[in-house]
Amino acid sequence: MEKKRLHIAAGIILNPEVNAIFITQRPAKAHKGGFWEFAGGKVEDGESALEAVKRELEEEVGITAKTIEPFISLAHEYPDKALAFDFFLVREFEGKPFGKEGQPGEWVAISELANYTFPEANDPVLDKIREILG
Ligand SMILES: Nc1nc2c([nH]c(=O)n2[C@@H]2O[C@H](COP(=O)(O)OP(=O)(O)OP(=O)(O)O)[C@@H](O)[C@H]2O)c(=O)[nH]1
Ligand SMILES: [Mg+2]
Repeated sequence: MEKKRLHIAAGIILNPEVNAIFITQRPAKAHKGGFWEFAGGKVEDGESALEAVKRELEEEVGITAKTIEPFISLAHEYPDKALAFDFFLVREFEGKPFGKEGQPGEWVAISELANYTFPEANDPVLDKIREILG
């Protein structure tokens, strides 16, 4: 069977001090359930990655992103799907992020990120966060 190929856009939500990131936990039954993630999801037809991440941030964590910049793009093959990711840094936003779909969400210090388990696709993202912001 052909693997599903999906384009995903996700946001790395920074606090004003630039020393913590708001992350959420994926629902138990979802793909990579129980893992922590950067809020985001599939880029829909006719949408840019930037438009998608803004929409997903509203839907999943209830914030309106104001200052966003591209951070890292990468491809990752899971056994069941091939994903192309665009991760963005979200430096300024309106609202207070929370798990709007009922999922746990937390502000985590960059120095504490290693204590949270992310899907393996996120390894290069976490490395770059520590390198540039840590
Ligand atoms: N939002 C987000 N997704 C991630 C991250 N890392 C990672 O591997 N993913 C994967 O990217 C895919 C897209 O996430 P999504 O939020 O659209 O997933 P979903 O459960 O709604 O989609 P599905 O119904 O097709 O499983 C998922 O397979 C998820 O496991 C991340 O940091 N943020
Ligand atoms: Mg999602």
